[in-house]
Amino acid sequence: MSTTVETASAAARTAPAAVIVAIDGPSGTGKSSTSKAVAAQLGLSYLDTGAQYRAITWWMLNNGIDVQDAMEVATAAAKPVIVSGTDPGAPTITVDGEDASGPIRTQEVTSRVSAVSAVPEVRARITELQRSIAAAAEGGIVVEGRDIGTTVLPDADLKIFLTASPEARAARRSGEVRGSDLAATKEALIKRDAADSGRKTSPLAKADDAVEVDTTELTLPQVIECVVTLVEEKRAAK
Ligand SMILES: Nc1ncnc2c1ncn2[C@@H]1O[C@H](COP(=O)(O)OP(=O)(O)OP(=O)(O)O)[C@@H](O)[C@H]1O
Ligand SMILES: Nc1ccn([C@@H]2O[C@H](COP(=O)(O)O)[C@@H](O)[C@H]2O)c(=O)n1
Repeated sequence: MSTTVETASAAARTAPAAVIVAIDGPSGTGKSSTSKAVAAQLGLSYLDTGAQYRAITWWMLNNGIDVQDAMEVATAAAKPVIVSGTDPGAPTITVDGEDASGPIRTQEVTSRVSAVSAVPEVRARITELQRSIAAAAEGGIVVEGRDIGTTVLPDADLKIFLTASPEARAARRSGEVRGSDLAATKEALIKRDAADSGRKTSPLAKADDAVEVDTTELTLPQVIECVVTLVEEKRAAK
């Protein structure tokens, strides 16, 4: 046997198995914070699918598309080039080569993204992109969103569905912006979840085989530890 083959098989024996993890849940449940930390700790790639829906929404708004007009949105859906960087330590997102990481977090994008993400042509395009990114992540990946376990990656090795009370989620979000109105934040969050859960095409939903973790009374480090343990168990069993 050649040295190269021996080295490759030794590496295969010691490298942890590639694992695909889907983390879904309503807004403010801790998906991004948890997914990034878990991926970084376990050496996995990370994909924020919400950022992709925000990016296409931002492009629509910048290009004069009426985002309430589903036909107009559907016709434009194939146009923007969206590229996601999957390093959990420094995730990136560009649209037509331009860094979109800041602008996609504005209130305007947040209030319009549910209308754009409900359009089937948008979902088909972004779902294809997400599957290709997951397939290219050789060491494994944590993908977070609303329909990852149900639609995008139904064969994921591990599916987690994070929840938390609306009060806890609103308090977390309000804590990010000084002087923000807690009641208004809670109302906006409930409205966005209702739109995301109520759409016809791949709504926000828990997959039947997902593990539900209620984070209301848990600190972020506790949630991360819980998910890391679940991933390690899956990896060991592969
Ligand atoms: N268990 C927790 N306890 C306290 N704060 C938390 C917890 N989990 C997350 N947070 C905080 O709540 C805020 C929202 O978290 P995060 O962005 O991870 O949620 P999300 O589910 O990805 O939200 P969205 O879907 O709206 O993007 C962040 O400020 C984060 O630090
Ligand atoms: N898999 C997903 C992920 C997100 N969306 C839509 O994007 C919005 C923004 O998501 P954030 O996680 O960045 O808050 C979300 O409200 C959904 O409308 C989706 O449809 N599917």
